[in-house]
Amino acid sequence: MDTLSEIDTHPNPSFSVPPTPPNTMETTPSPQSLPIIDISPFLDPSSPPSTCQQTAIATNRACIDYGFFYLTGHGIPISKLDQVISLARQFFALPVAEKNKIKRHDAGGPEGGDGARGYQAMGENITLGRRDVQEAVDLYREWDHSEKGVAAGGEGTYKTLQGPNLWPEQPEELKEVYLDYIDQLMKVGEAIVRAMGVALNLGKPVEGADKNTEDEEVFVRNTNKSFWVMRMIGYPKLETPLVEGGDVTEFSCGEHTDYGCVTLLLADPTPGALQVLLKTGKWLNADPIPGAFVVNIGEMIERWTNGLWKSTRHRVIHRGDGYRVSVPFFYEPNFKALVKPLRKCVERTGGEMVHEGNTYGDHLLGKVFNNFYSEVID
Ligand SMILES: O=C(O)CCC(=O)C(=O)O
Ligand SMILES: [Fe+2]
Repeated sequence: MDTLSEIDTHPNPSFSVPPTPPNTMETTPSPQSLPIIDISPFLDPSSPPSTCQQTAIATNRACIDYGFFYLTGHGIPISKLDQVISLARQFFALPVAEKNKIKRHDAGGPEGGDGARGYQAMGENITLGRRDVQEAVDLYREWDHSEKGVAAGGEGTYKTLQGPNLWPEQPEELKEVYLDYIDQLMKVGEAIVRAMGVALNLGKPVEGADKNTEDEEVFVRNTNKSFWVMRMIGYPKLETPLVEGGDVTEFSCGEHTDYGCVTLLLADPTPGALQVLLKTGKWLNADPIPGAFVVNIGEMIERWTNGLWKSTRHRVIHRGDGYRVSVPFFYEPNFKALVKPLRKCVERTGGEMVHEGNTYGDHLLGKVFNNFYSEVID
């Protein structure tokens, strides 16, 4: 199924932020669905340019119209995807004491936490001042790209994000399977940002290019040491009674945009949980398609493109059956990548820069503080 033909007639993107609709359960009726992008031409160096071009055109359309799409042709077998979900599910089913062996602790403290990596119990993650009804484990690229600073607590304490990953001890095979999966995802992430550079028509790679060269490989060069994040999330079913026509007051994951480059979401088959905000102001259920990822662009791509492509708001409301598990992988810029609007995109969007630019690392640190150190509105 490919819905691109249906949306080709959409008017040009508006550069205004869509109004935030009230937190009601109103979603857009089926059968509208996100477009499907086959990334295989960008994973196979022998693909003819015409097939790459088709993928690039479809990517541009999807990023303008939705900021979200389903990704096929990535080459990761379904058996591997099932294993990744199943291992996360097994972890969340363990006793709390076992899960707390890899608990996230604040940076700089005597427990050796780095404020970001590790297990977060139910309600620890905060979005828009509300506690999300979820538990999660966060893994990041190891801090391997520059000197580690000494945290205030001295030896054995870590600055924010600079500690080692805290891998679950149970299930035993989780670490090995996930490391292999991350290697595979890095290749897929690279293929997506390569397609995006072509989709934006940034021009053929320039000889002797460096990280600041704004040709079609600019995203590839600035993600070649991607400071990726892998998140295993467990969502119990929301239990608060729903009032007919009333506001939604409890979220599995509150409304947000992703803060990085591209997100590759793998989720179990539970329908009706992930919702994407359309330009019309309606919510669309982005139900899983077996074997496909749900991909969305993050704030760094929005900034690079000067708002030509928007980072779309989304949320999770899980009122279906069972305990939902998802494992998003965030393919991010390098920690030190300077992310500022590309000149060509600035020209195409009226000449004014939406941001003066800063490093992805600085942007990320701001988000980590927001997630875990912010106040909860009771
Ligand atoms: O679990 C999901 O479906 C989406 C989670 C999400 O949006 C996120 O972690 O950023
Ligand atoms: Fe998200």
